[in-house]
Amino acid sequence: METTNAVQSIQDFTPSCAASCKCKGYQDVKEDSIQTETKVQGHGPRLSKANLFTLLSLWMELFPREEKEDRNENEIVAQTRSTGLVVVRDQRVLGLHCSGSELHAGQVAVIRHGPKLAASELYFSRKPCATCLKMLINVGVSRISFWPGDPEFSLLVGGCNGMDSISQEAVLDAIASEKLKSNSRPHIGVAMQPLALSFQQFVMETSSGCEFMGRISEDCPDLDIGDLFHRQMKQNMDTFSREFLILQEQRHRDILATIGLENFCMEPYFSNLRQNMRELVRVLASVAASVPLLQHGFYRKDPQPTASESVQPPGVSQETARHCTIQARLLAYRTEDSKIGVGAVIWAEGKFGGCDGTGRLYLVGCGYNAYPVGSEYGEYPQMGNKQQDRKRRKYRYIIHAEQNALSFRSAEIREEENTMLFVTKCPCDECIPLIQGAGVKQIYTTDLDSGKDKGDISYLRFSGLRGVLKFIWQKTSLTRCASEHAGPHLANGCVGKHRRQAEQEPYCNKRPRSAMTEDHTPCLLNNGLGPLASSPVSPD
Ligand SMILES: O=c1ccn([C@H]2C[C@H](O)[C@@H](COP(=O)(O)OP(=O)(O)OP(=O)(O)O)O2)c(=O)[nH]1
Repeated sequence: METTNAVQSIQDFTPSCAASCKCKGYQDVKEDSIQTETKVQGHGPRLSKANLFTLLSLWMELFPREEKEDRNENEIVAQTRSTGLVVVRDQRVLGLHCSGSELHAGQVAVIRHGPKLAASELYFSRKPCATCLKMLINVGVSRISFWPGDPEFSLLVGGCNGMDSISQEAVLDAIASEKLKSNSRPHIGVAMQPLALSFQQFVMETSSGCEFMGRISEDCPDLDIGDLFHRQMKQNMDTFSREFLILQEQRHRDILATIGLENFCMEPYFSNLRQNMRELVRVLASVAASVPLLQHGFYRKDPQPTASESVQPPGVSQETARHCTIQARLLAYRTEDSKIGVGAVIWAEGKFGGCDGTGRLYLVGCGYNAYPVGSEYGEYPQMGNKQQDRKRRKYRYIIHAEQNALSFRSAEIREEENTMLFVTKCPCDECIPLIQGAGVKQIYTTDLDSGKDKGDISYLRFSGLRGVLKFIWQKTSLTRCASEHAGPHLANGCVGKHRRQAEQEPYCNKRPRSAMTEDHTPCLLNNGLGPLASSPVSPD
């Protein structure tokens, strides 16, 4: 389905992309997208890689900030907008970043990856500013793709010192960026593609029916889960539209013209572009709605940690756990399993850091369930457990999300660091020893399948897994609510100090539920920094 769509996208985007972006890599995008989408035909709609990386970059812009930024916030509001970035090399994700308090996302990538950025592809949630662009061109990246909204050096956000001076600076930055672009080797432009017709519907269905919502539905049988999902989605849509879309058409046209995308200003390209942007934002809103931190969160199930577990580092905040889980859920839309998409991301907490908006967290690897690299569609069996002939079942062939995340990781797993796996499905018996052997210290997941033996795949070992802390998506109990008043809690139940404590609402607060999770963000998002995180969770 998306094959046609990818081809369609090429027709839709050719004039503007070729003309306005000087997109010498246009042919490459075409080949990539066709190759990516035709390789596996026959199952449900699937995200193209370009769209997946675009969505991940938007989502990274909203990475929860653990610490309050020290920098003069007015300065940031006035000029620079928080930006998300995905670094891809050889079709693999090398890094997920966002702007920090001092550094822009592009600068963070240069610091984190250095010469490894050569020949990489970068997906930005905003057009990067000239300061970042010159370094990225210099280090030899092969392609820079950006979301065609307000650029990093904002043309939209007015400052407290008067709009004009700031706009002038932003315009100067846009001119410098264009000059850098026209003299550079990397292909710089817009790589997102229109979605398949049924894709949005597919994402809504699979998001509202995913295991995280399934757990909520089991725990709260009286709750109208469809209604909950739609409310969450609507809130997300409002927030994300303000963040990523430019509501006024003329404003959008002006910005596109200023950042060198004037060919997108013409019809039908302008309407197509806005439609594609809206659709992708809607996909993000659906996926983000599927893990609502209302009465549920990631908590330890086993009340008494073993001796080795009790010396483990604390878990990340609920907002960070949710954020990484949603990254994994986005990855799952690249699955090659027609029945279920599974996504996994591995993050580690380094000893140093702070330059990144992710704090000390850095990406180790990510993956989704798919057949071995290079296989053609139909080469392997695809049937599930209901197939009587076991030879026709998929399980002996498919590579699990965790296995791909470990196989193609971009960083080593270090014994002395806290390495965390976020996976959208309970790890199966085949993956448990791999996770343990690799040195993963914490798992964040659902356990709906835990204890099941499905024949060719079983989930019997997860509950007995020791030495790895398990944070399971489950309901916050009343006792948790009571203990929350004693102070903020990390996902392992440790009471930790947190600068943002006062700003957070505990789950048992009397505020209406619908206003308790996603809407932490709007007021904070407006400062251009993205949402701030805290850890209002408590132990079992
Ligand atoms: O830790 C895991 C476990 C499973 N999978 C993938 C492998 C396979 O692609 C799919 C199997 O899912 P499941 O166990 O739900 O089986 P099913 O084929 O969907 O059948 P059923 O209807 O019996 O659940 O999930 C992973 O990526 N990681």
